[in-house]
Amino acid sequence: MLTEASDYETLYRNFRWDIPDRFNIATACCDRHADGTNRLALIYVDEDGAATRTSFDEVADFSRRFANVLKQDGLVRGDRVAVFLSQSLELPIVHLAAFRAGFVSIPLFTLFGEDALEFRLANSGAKAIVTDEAGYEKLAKIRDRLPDLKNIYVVGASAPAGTKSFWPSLKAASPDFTTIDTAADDPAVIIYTSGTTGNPKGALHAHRVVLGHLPNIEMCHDFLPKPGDLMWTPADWAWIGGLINALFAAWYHAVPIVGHRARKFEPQAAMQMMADYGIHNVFLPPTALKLMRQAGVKHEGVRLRSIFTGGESLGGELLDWVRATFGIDAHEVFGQTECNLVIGSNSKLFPIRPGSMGKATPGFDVRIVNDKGEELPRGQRGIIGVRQPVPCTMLEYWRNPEATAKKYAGGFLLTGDLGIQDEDDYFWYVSREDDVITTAGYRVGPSEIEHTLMKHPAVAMSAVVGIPDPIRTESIKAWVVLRPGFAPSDALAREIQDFVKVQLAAHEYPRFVQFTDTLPMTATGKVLRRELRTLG
Ligand SMILES: Nc1ncnc2c1ncn2[C@@H]1O[C@H](COP(=O)(O)OP(=O)(O)OP(=O)(O)O)[C@@H](O)[C@H]1O
Repeated sequence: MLTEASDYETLYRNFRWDIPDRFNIATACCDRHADGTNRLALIYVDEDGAATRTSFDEVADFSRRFANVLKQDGLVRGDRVAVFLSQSLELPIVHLAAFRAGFVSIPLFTLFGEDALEFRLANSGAKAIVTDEAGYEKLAKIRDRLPDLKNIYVVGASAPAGTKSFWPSLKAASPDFTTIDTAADDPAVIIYTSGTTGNPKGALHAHRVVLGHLPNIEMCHDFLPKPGDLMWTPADWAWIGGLINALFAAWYHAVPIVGHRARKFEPQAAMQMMADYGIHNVFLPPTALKLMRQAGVKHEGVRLRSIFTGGESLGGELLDWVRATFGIDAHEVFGQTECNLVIGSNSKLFPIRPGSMGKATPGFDVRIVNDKGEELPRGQRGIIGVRQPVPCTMLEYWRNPEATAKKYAGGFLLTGDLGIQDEDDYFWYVSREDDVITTAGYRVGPSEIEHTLMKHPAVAMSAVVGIPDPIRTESIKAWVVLRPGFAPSDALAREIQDFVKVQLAAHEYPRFVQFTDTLPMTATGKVLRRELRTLG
């Protein structure tokens, strides 16, 4: 835990990790605050704007009951429980139930389509899933192909055949459940990430992942909580940024959070919500900030105390806009699912240099290295590496020892991002060293999209790249070679886009489809994505 300090050097040099041997996220982020006084944990605002308040006592009770449901239905320690829900009360209940019982939870983004869902559920061997009626519609099409998936709980008015109704099951269960005394190193959650080649990989994190995030979160939210703090993020609670950095890091400190299920990010509605609920602390990715700036949002009544941002580059201009609009600095962070939040900033510790991501988070030794993990001189461009071990690094990629081994070299975790460190310790982001696309803060692997495109009857071959986009950092573009008998047309392009939206994920569809007769290839037949990128 960080304490208020006036300078970064002292904080950085004096920092010592203090990770206990035994640690369970449910105890630390919920039960400690469930003291019978009904402390506020969550304000859930539904699509019509109606708000429901839930206390830590209630969340503790609900999650104990649901842990009993899962145990009664046959799950044993180590089993995987998928959570296919958007921001909601049910989402943390399921994660906490899993943590209590020693199960491993798997957050799944609600925009996932059938392919994305099927791969993750099959790869993790999930035994149970909690979803809502919209999620079940997608699941229904693939459940026959998932032999491990025995228990499906649906949040909603009715439970389709072969599923159980979430709330009635929970309410019928006993409220008594003794949380398992887990080691801090015991597996807790698998979060899937995308790479350049092959399928997504499940980053398996231990219970200590929450503790590992605290130094950066505390640095970016201006140290420890202050009276009136209330957290909100439009980022889905399916990614590490929403689930761990926003939801569970806030709850670790007993800071309540606002949850809201919005169909789409609406800049002015977001401002209104911040004003109406008196939100103090936000995680707003740069794309959300850009959309707000573009919409010329009005900010009367918004009183933010801390803004943290990341997942893509913030840049100097946007920082100026944040200062002018909210009267405070945006604290940028850099991290990734596997190691998270290793660089950050706080203007009380050191002046923010516009365009820089900040300095290494206390507790982390971040260096610019080559692909062997050898350090490069200051000012030289190289891979952003994180010296190991550190408490918030993943345990491994789930059942993927080759990918796990490739992630490390010379004692460093290699992020796959290129950067520069200057003489004053500031880090500057350059780009990805691979073909991974950063779009609206999402990390998207081109190969998963190419695999889905290949399933479309008109597609013979395809190559997917990111092209520069002023709002989203990058847009997804698919170069498509058609099969004989198919002719390029706008209608076919739209059909292909819709196909990816439904089949794979709504946030992974190519905004641009370009038909071509050939793709540039290496002598060994590998598509030269780099060349396609230069064509825009
Ligand atoms: N400040 C930043 N500037 C530029 N790129 C960033 C920054 N922070 C993260 N990224 C990009 O995002 C990648 C990590 O994406 P990933 O989805 O694993 O996690 P995340 O962005 O930390 O979390 P989340 O997906 O929950 O927002 C990094 O490898 C990098 O390419």
